[in-house]
Order: sequence, then C-alpha cells, then structure tokens
Amino acid sequence: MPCRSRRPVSTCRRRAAENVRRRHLRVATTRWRVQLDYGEDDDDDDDGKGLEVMSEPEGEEAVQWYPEGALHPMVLRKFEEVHYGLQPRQPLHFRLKYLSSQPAGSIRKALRRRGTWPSVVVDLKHMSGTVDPPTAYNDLTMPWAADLFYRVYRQMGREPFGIRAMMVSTDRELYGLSTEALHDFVLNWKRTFRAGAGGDESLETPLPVIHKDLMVHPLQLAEAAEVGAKGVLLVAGCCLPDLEHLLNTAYALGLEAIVEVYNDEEVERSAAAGAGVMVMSNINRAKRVMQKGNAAALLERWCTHLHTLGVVCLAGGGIRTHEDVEQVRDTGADGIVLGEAMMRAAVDRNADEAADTLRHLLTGE
Ligand SMILES: O=C(O)c1ccccc1NCC(=O)[C@H](O)[C@H](O)COP(=O)(O)O
Repeated sequence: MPCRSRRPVSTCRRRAAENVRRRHLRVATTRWRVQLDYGEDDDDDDDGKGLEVMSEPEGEEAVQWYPEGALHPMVLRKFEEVHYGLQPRQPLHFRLKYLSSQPAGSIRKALRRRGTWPSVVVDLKHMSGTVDPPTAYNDLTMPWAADLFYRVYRQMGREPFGIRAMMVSTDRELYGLSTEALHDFVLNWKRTFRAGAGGDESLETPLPVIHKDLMVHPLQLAEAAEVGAKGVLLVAGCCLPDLEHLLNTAYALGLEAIVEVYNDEEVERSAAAGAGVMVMSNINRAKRVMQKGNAAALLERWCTHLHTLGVVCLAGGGIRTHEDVEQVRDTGADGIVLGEAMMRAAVDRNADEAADTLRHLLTGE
C-alpha cells in the first residue's frame, strides 16, 4: 500500500513559491522535491527534512508515494550524500562523460536461466544485516575477495551452473563499504581475470560487477559507471516515482539495472517502467524484517507473466539452504542472489569450501 502523504500534492505549487524565500537545500528529481533543511528556519509550519511529490503536469493524475518506514530516513540520507558528495563534482561533465553508444543487454542474458539450475549473483558485503545478529566481515579486502570469487567462478566453470555476476554492496551504514571499495574491487576483478588468462585480456572477459546501494539520483549512476560497474541495483522501495527516469539514465550510461521489488505494487510499476531484470526480495526494507517465502510467493504470482515481457526474474534475501533454492527454482525463477551464505562460506578464505557450499546450495549434494 502506498503511504499517506504528509502534505497534499495540491499544496506543492504554493509551497514551491514559498520555498524560494527559504534557506533550504533542494534537489529536484522527476517527481520528488527533496528538502534538506539545514538553514535557519523561521517558518514554523515546516517539519524539517522531507520528501514531497511534485505537482503533476496539467491533465496527469498525481501519484502519491513515499518510501515507507525505515526507508524514509535512508532515502533522505542518500540525497544528502548526492548533494554534498557528487553534485559539487561538475555534474553535467561527470554525467555526459559516460554516455554510451552500446546497447546494454548482456547482464540480462547472462542471468537468464539455462536448463535446471538458477544463475547465481554473489552479493559482496562487508556487513550483513540479513542475519541475526548482524555480521561484520572485518578481514575482507577487495583484492582477496576478487581472488577468492574468481577461483570459485573457475571451479564452477566445470559445472552446469555457476556465478554469472558479482554485486558489491556499498552503503556504509548497511553494508560497511564505500564506492572506493567498489572501485578497488573492479580493478582487482579485472586484474585477476587477466592474470587467470595469462595476461591476455582478450581470452576472458570479467564477469559483470553490479553496484548495489540505495540509488535515488542519476549522479549515483554516473558514479557507478565512473568506477567501472556494468550494472546497478535499484531498490524500488527507495525510488519508485523516479524508477523510469533512473532506468533511462542507467541505460544511457551503458549500465544495466536490476530492480529489487518486495510487493505486487512494486512489481507492477517496475514492469511498467521497463525493468529488464527484477529481484524479488524476502527482505522488507521498510520494516527491516526478513519475510521468508515472500520472494517465492511473488515469483509464483508474477514469473510467468514477466517472462512473457522478457523480464528476467531473480530471488534474494535469506537464501541459505538447498531447500530455499529449490523453493525459488520451482517457481521458474531465472536466478538467485546470494549474500550472507557466500560471505560466510568465503570468510575462511578457502575457495574450495566456498565452491562446495555453492554446489551444495544448488544441487543438495
Ligand atoms: O543485505 C543486507 O544486509 C540488508 C540489510 C537491510 C536491508 C536489506 C538488506 N539486503 C537486501 C539484499 O539485497 C540482500 O543483500 C540480498 O538479497 C542477499 O541477501 P542475503 O543472501 O540474505 O545476504
């Protein structure tokens, strides 16, 4: 269910005029007007920081939607990061530098299921909030992670299933990594593949790296392209009114997007916005709870229809056992995102054990 607005859309124009006089920092996206209120405020009807849906053009129906629960302050935090971290970096130059002439599509193809086994995306994180208590993998370094997962990938290359993409989770509060770490991973990942191919770059193409963060603004996508990611994860619960706009920007930058969805409304609107890959999640980010079975239930309802639209369907969040994988596989899903299960298996730095864990998760053997 969409959230109730704190301010009716009809008041937005009036407020827009008022706000010209105010000392608010403002970031305009397609639909939202974001107020990051750090100035002195003499207007006591204002309740500080917030998100407003902007007025729709004449004749269009206004859509009222806000990130719910725990997501609301997180989305505001992301707008702050963009405002202070990315916007001062000559945004236009920064964004246009990466305009791509290449039509994207390879991640979608790579993740499409072939036969029995779901494709696998490994989600690299320094901290994991999807286990209780949350875990921190303090020893994790990017060169080590690149080397280890490359060796797992090579071992699985002899099997009819395996890792098809790497995801790096970079929100500091949620996952303990920064965009610099993503950059570090990308460089090491390429270097490792090259070394594995005897230094000949043409022999083996590195698997795509996907940047996962709470993406709310095009400049974050430009940054992902700048540090060498091939794809981005867009969490629908953080950006639904701007999703189409962010998808368009991603593709213009040569990035592919995976859209994380948690409920029917997010699936429906993401499909309408043109998402090519969706990951159905077991994690309710707004309430910060794991809802086991949610991804499988969404897949049951949507997978066949989404396949007719050409959308590749993944499941993620809390997939820990072979039974979890089977439940998702039986719905017709194309693939799975594995974070905690792979991080835990990899933490003793043993590629053989990590490969065994992956093999067991997929086959039960
Ligand atoms: O990944 C987290 O720690 C996390 C914390 C709070 C809300 C959502 C979170 N993750 C959502 C994800 O995308 C998962 O990392 C991904 O689905 C894999 O989950 P898992 O295999 O349980 O690590």
